[in-house]
Amino acid sequence: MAAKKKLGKSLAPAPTKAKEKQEDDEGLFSSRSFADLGLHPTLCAHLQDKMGFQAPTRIQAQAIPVAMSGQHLLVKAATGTGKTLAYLAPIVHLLQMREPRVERTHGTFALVIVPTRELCLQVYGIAQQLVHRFHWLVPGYVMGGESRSKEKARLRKGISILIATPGRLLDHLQHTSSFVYSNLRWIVFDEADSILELGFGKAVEDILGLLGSRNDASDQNKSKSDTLQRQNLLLSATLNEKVNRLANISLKNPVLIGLDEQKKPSERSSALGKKHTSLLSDDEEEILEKRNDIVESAVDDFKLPAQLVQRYVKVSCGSRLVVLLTILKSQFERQVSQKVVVFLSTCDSVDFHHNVLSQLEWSRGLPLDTDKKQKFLNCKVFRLHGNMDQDDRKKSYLGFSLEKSAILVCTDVAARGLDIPKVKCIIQYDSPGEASEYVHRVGRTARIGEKGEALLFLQPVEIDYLRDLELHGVSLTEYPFQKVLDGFPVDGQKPLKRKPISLDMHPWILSVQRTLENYVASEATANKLARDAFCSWLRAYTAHRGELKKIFMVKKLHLGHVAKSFGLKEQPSLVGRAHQVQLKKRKKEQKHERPTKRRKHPAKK
Ligand SMILES: Nc1ncnc2c1ncn2[C@@H]1O[C@H](COP(=O)(O)OP(=O)(O)OP(=O)(O)O)[C@@H](O)[C@H]1O
Repeated sequence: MAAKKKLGKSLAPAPTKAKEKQEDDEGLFSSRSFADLGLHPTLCAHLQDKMGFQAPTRIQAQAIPVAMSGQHLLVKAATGTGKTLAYLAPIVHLLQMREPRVERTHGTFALVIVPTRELCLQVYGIAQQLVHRFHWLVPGYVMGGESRSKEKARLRKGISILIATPGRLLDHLQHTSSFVYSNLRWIVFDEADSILELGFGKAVEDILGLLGSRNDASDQNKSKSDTLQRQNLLLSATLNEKVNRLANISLKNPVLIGLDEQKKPSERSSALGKKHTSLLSDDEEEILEKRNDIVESAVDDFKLPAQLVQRYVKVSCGSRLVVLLTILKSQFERQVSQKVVVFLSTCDSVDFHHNVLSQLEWSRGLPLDTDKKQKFLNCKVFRLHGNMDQDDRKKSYLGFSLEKSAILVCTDVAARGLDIPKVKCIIQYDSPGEASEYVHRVGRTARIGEKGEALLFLQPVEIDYLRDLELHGVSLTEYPFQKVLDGFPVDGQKPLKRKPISLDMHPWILSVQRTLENYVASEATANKLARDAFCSWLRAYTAHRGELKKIFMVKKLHLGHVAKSFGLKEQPSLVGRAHQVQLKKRKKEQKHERPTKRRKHPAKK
């Protein structure tokens, strides 16, 4: 149950106990209206009439009054429950009321820091909609991949609500002298844990330092009036121990929403690592201790949309790609209009699978190898990953968003925060690693109460991953793939007349694999992509961290079968040679490291 730990002075009337109880039982939406929360009537009318939001979600009903009261805020709420509006609506409300009226020359009042470029554009889009009736408020964005000089020009003119990715923001803070942030009132970390997971921790510390918004001794620029003015907000569907550090240095007496109140402090503390108190003065210790205690409670079960159907499919390594193609084919044949997102582990792998899914041809009816060919999958296929250039990234993201029926093949760059309408199914073809990433990937469907399905591919040797997910309260049932397979005609026979055939010997699987291998062997581009994807996939597989290394073990893989899953008839010799070279190198190094008589002599400088 989402818990409201402490509510500050709210502009809205306090809800009665009965009303609160009713809300807990109701699920996604609150029984209160936007006006009840204290938002300006013009903003309420815009939310209802133009954006189609009839009532606030529960998380919005909890967070908006607190955000308007000026207190720091830490929010943990399931994916797709409307966290963006929970922080943007109060910011717009308070800014439009400000006297004297906000002008562009006043610079930036609100800063929203997000982990990815797509999320940056998305939040900017929502901010644009919200200020529609308040033309004097100007939203804007700065992010990696965009022209710095154009951004500088926009910052010089003045941006009241600035959405930014951390690296580019730091760059402007350090080098754009015309960037005015002396009136900064809010700093929001959307997907706070991801910002840190992606390695932006140092950038974030520098940003907070430069903005004078750190609680600790290293904050040189802070004055008393700054501290009173500033309000920081941290939000995510998953909060982890890294957020603890960020909360420590950026939040002061935060109000906590959506954290598990039931757990005892002793239970919580085992979930987290050490506390980062060294930078704080003695009189701040007490506050921090309380805060740590609370932040720790964030590390418990993850919150997933209740209506999401979660399943896994157990597939031997060599048959993986054929099974993926078969499932997609079956889905699009059953329902022509739908959107599916397929998550993969690397950029090269995305490029290869995008090529296969969009280009592979086959012959309708069996045998599969006749001359009349047509596309194996009859739908548009988009791709999205971090190595694409910015224009292509934008085109893909917008293209997939606007389509009624399409597949998006992507890396985790699309896992966080993206709100793409009508995504029906999430397929995690490569496992996500950390359970928190699982939660965010599947969170791209079943948003704001809609139905959604998620399917996780696992090899038999990886099946223990299910236990890892269960530790976080995530449980999956098995997907009936055999049933899907039996639905396809084989040698003209109708499914019901046939006896069930095992997966690896199934004529359908064998035929599609043959078609795939012929395609990869005959198309030079596909062949190159397959080889590159094979190498990068293996590298990613070895990069699993901590406990996951025991589940995803490279030495348990049959590399010939891995190659098969990329449509390659053999394991690429290039990789074999590279491995040999590396192995030799490692042996040589080990030999040198062994203490020998010769090493007793001083080393050459
Ligand atoms: N009160 C509301 N009524 C109806 N729809 C809403 C409401 N608030 C937000 N939405 C819609 O719900 C969807 C999800 O919102 P949002 O992206 O803010 O979720 P989120 O909680 O931030 O998700 P994630 O954790 O994945 O980032 C969006 O399409 C948004 O327009």
